[in-house]
Amino acid sequence: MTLLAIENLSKRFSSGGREVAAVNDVSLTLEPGETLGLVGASGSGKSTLARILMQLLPADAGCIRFEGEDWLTLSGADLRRRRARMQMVFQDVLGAFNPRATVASVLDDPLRIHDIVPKAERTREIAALLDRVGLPANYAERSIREVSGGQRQRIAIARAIATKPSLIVLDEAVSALDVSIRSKILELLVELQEERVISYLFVSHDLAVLRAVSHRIAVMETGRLVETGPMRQVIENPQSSAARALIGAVPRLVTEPTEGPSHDV
Ligand SMILES: Nc1ncnc2c1ncn2[C@@H]1O[C@H](COP(=O)(O)OP(=O)(O)OP(=O)(O)O)[C@@H](O)[C@H]1O
Repeated sequence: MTLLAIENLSKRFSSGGREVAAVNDVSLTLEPGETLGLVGASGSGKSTLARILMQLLPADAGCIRFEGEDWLTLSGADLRRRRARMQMVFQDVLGAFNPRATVASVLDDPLRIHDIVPKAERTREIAALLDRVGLPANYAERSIREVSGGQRQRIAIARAIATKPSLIVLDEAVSALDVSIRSKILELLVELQEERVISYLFVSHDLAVLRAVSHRIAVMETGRLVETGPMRQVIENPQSSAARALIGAVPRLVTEPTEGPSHDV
């Protein structure tokens, strides 16, 4: 069964007397265990789409089916229960968390709110989550401000997987990291996907990042989806001028062998 189906989604903003069609009649699907790379120039509407999906922003029109349910009409207890299945990792983890919070409390929140494990087992579960993302258990006592950018992103991933989601939306989640740290985080994400059958909607302006993890790529330009296809096809034989421009912005993208994720969906 298709995990996520976005149908004819639209969102307009008006600012300073100007109307912007931030997301304009966008439809796309995501299968279980699949990574869809959502790429586009700055302002093309990627974050707006991700924010509507996470219900951080209401849509003007369109519908989203997630795990067979009409996602945008869920509310109250139904939404709270279902929310555990869709998580998000942001670029700016410090902005998303209280910087004075300890790593333990950042990981405890989703376990408590979604009642994932009984209270007596939470410390052990937090240690297991830290271990799974490659951090020692004693990091639990540190404040989120005291860890490096790469470690913070690992903690954000641990928090996202804590609720056993079927979908994680990653919004420029590795963009701020050094190249070597970035590739380790991408490896971790691919491992977790294979282990737990998680789908990723991976939002980035950087096709080099998306090439490493995506099964398919969707290209946005000024609010519209202008091209969707298998990762290799879009990179080696782009059909839209927007895709060609993004490929042209990454030197060696086409000449280097195209790797992509190790598993098929
Ligand atoms: N809250 C808002 N109020 C007014 N306009 C907005 C708002 N949020 C986004 N926009 C506009 O909507 C359009 C899409 O923005 P969005 O942030 O979704 O693009 P993006 O592709 O994620 O860009 P970036 O990669 O720079 O984050 C832009 O023209 C932006 O200026």
